[in-house]
Amino acid sequence: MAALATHRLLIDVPGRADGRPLDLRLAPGERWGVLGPNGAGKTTLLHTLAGLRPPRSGEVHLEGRALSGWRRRALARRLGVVFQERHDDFPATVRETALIGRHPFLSPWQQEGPEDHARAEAALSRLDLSHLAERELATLSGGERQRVSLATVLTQAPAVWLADEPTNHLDLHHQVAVMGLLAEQAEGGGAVMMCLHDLNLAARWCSHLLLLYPDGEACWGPAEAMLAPAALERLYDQALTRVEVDGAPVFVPRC
Ligand SMILES: Nc1ncnc2c1ncn2[C@@H]1O[C@H](COP(=O)(O)OP(=O)(O)OP(=O)(O)O)[C@@H](O)[C@H]1O
Repeated sequence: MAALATHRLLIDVPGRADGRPLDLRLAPGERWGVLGPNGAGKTTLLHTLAGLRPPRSGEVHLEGRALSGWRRRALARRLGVVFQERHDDFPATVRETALIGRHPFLSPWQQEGPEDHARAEAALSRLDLSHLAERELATLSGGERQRVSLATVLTQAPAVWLADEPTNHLDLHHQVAVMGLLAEQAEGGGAVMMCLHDLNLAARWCSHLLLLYPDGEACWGPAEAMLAPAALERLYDQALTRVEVDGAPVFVPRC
């Protein structure tokens, strides 16, 4: 059974024609990348898949059941979202924020227990954040904040990860570390879908790709099949040179 599937899904991008309905099937173990230029609808798609935004038409199914058939808490246990930018105004430390990942597993007034704390500490350590555990979120750099978002979802440990530009603000080392973390989640039986602007991270780390065009057209499939220079040049309206490095394709913009 697919971890996440869409049936004739049309995302609702205001003022845009319907485009091609999406019939996607994300199996456990797969790492999907969503590629497209600014405004193509990547975030809208991710929010629609998470049930945070209604589709124009069609359905999203999580583990064979329509999202509308899931209770919110049950959904929050199975599906995790890494948002693109999040500026939470309420004061909280890094550790308190990571612990939010355990809230779907606790009853309304239940305190986090040792197991919840252990998961949060492990996630903070995995994201190189242990030394910042007591820091207020508002004092963090952009990349540190991004790693806290990832640590919170790692603490949640969902079966399906929806990550909107997970490498946003990250330095090179942490970009590779985060892609490794997402690959590990997939290897452990999770399904991962991530919006990416970096074609080369997508080419190196994704098993499947969905190309979203600004007019609503789309194509998807195994990554090797989707990494055709002509399709990518049309996607970004940008000339590209494809080279091979260590057997993997690398795309360089041509000026
Ligand atoms: N509430 C809204 N009202 C009007 N237009 C909207 C609204 N929300 C989104 N849009 C438009 O829908 C389009 C798709 O937005 P979306 O954020 O999904 O794009 P994206 O592919 O994630 O872009 P980016 O790469 O810049 O993050 C954009 O043109 C955006 O301006």
